Amino acid sequence: MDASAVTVGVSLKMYFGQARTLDWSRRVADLARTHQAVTSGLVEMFALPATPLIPPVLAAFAGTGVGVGAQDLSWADSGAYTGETSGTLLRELGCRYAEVGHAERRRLFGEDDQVVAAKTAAALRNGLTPVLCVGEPDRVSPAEAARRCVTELGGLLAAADQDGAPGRVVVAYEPHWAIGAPEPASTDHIATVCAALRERLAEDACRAGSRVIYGGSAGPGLLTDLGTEVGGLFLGRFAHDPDAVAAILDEALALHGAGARAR
Ligand SMILES: O=C[C@H](O)COP(=O)(O)O
Repeated sequence: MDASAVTVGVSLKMYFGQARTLDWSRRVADLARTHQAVTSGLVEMFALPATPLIPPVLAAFAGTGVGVGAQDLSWADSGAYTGETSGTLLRELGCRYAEVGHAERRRLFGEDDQVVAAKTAAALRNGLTPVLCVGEPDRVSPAEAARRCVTELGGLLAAADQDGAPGRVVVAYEPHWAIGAPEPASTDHIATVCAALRERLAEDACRAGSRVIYGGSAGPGLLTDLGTEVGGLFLGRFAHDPDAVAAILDEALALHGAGARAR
């Protein structure tokens, strides 16, 4: 089980080519080697590069404690699935995480709840921590968003529950409307939904150690604003500058360094 207090993950999506991915990875790896938030084990960190760059990114982060994962995986473990990447192979490569159900995969690539649930189960049965994205598509009240997201999470975990695939999950609460936006959702909105998701996870004994983090235009300053209302952040554009990652690690240390635990 993970013993950290905060989780900070970054998806590079499809923004960078090879050179910039490796430069970013080396700079963030240098940061992780020296920043007390990471060296003390306070922060669980992971990076999700484009799939073909997973091996060199794994090499860049070797020995830093930063986990590497994929932005997607197949629901199947082997066979005639052209173009897919299995959780079995990701695990063999050394990945520790696999993102599933991002809003972009739903909107642009037609993934539905059934596919996302099957991918979640595939990650868990291969020993990968799913970074399980949930979020409401449209702006609704915090209470309504919480209700929808809890229902969504339950459905996405159902296949893994049926398979008897235990293991922690990192739930990334990402309201679709806040992704790629100028600003994140309001702190009240984030806190309400994350609290409801934590309660839902707590009902599931086989998901002990799970964490709820927030993504959607998150960047420096947000962790401080949210305090212990979230278990961390899932970053996109606003982590492209490694200095921004450093600033967020500073915030995690300031918030939790005295021994307080996030939720
Ligand atoms: O995967 C990360 C999220 O979709 C957030 O991306 P963004 O911060 O660029 O909106």
